[in-house]
Amino acid sequence: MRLQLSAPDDSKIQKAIAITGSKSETNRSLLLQALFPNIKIENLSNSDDGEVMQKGLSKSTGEVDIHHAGTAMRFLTAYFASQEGKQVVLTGSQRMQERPIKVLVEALRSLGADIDYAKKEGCPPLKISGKKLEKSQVSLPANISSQYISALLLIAPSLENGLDLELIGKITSVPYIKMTLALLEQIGVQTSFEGNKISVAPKEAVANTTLVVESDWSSASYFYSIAAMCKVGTEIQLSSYKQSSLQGDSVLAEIYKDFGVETTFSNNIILLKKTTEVKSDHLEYDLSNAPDTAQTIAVTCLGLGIGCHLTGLHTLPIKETDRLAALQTELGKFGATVDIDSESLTLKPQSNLKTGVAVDTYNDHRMAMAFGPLALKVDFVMNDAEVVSKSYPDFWNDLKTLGFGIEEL
Ligand SMILES: O=C(O)C1=C[C@@H](OP(=O)(O)O)[C@@H](O)[C@H](O)C1
Ligand SMILES: C=C(OP(=O)(O)O)C(=O)O
Repeated sequence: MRLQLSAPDDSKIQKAIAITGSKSETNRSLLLQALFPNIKIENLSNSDDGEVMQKGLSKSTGEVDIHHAGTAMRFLTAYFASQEGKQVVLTGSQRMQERPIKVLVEALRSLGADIDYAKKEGCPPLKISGKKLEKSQVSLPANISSQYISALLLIAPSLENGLDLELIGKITSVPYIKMTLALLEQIGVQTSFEGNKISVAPKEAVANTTLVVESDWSSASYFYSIAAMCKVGTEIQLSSYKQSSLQGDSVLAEIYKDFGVETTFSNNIILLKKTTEVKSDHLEYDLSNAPDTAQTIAVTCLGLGIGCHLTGLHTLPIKETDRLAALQTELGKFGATVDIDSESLTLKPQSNLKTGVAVDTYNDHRMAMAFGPLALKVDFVMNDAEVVSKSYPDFWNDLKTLGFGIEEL
C-alpha cells in the first residue's frame, strides 16, 4: 500500500485518540497466562505481534510462524523449550531468520533444553523439543538484546527451583527487564535484581489476577512528534495510560519537554500540549533504555530543522531492519546530512526539506510511523505503509482523525 501524505488544514490540532495495549506487556502477559491459566488480561494489544504470540501459544506441534515479532520469537523459544512433550519448529519472516538468537539458545541449552538450528547456526528457524528443565542457574551476555533475559525470566517461576541469572557485560534496554520482573511481582512471584544478578523464585500456582495492559508508549511517541511539529496551542489526548508506567518509553514525557510539549495525566488519559517553540538547535540523548524512540526523535528533529546526536543505539542494527542505515538513507532523501556509527546517529540542522520524496519502510513499522508526522512539514509518499500493523494497526486511521491527508495511490 502506497500512501500520499499531507498536512492537516489546521496545524493547531485538538483531538483524542485511544491507543491499543502495549505489545511488550501483552506478549509477556500472554506467556504468563499460558503458564498460569487463572490470569486474566485486559486491554490486549491488537497488533500482529500480539496475534502471532497468541496463535503460537495455542500450538503444541508443527510449525509456528511468528513473522516479524522479536518478542514472540524469543519468548516462545523459552516457552516451548520448557514445555515437556511439545515439539515445534519455530520460524519467522526472512528478516527474523537473520536476527540473532544464539545467546538465548545457548542459555537454554545450558539449562538442559533440546534446541537445534533448522537452517543457519545462530538464527531462527529453531527445532525445539520441549523438556523439563532441571537446572536453575545460567549466565548470559546482556548487551545484545534484553529480550533473551526477559524470555528466561518469564519461564523462571514455572521451573522447579526458579532461576538465578548472571548477566555479563553492560545491560541493555534495562526498563524491559524491569517490566518483566514487575509483571512477575504482580502475579505474586518473588524476584530480585541487584547489580548483574537476577533471581526468580518458583511458583506452582498463582491467585486469580487480572493484568491490565497499559496502552503502548512507543505508539504514543508518534503523537509527541506530531505535537512537537504543530502550532503552539495543539492538544492531543491519548488513552489509556498510567502515571506509574512499566514502559521505559514513558521517558518521552521528559524528552519532549525539550521540544515544547508538556504532558499532564488525568484519569488514565495523557494530555500532550504544545506550549512553546523548541528552544535549542541541537539536542542529545542516550537512548540505550528507550531504543524504540530513536527513529521518532530523529524525524522530529528533521521536521523542526534542528540537529541531534543520539547515542546508545547499538541494538538498532539487529531490529526489524538495520535502523541506523535505514534512517541515514531515508532522512537523507529529504536532504539531511546524517552520520552514523555502530551505536550513534548525528543529524545536522536542515532548514529546507526536499519535495517529491518516497519513503521506504524496510518491513519496519517504526520507519513508517516515525516518518508519518513529517507530513506536517512536507508532502511525500510512504511505500508499503501497511507495515504499521506489527504494533499499531490503526495508525493511519488515527492520523486521519487528526486531519492528515492520507490518500492511497
Ligand atoms: O522486551 C521487549 O518487549 C522489547 C525489548 C526491546 O528490545 P531489545 O532488548 O532487543 O533492545 C525493544 O526494542 C523491543 O521493541 C521490545
Ligand atoms: C524492536 C521491535 O520489536 P521486536 O524486537 O519485538 O521485533 C520494535 O517494536 O521496535
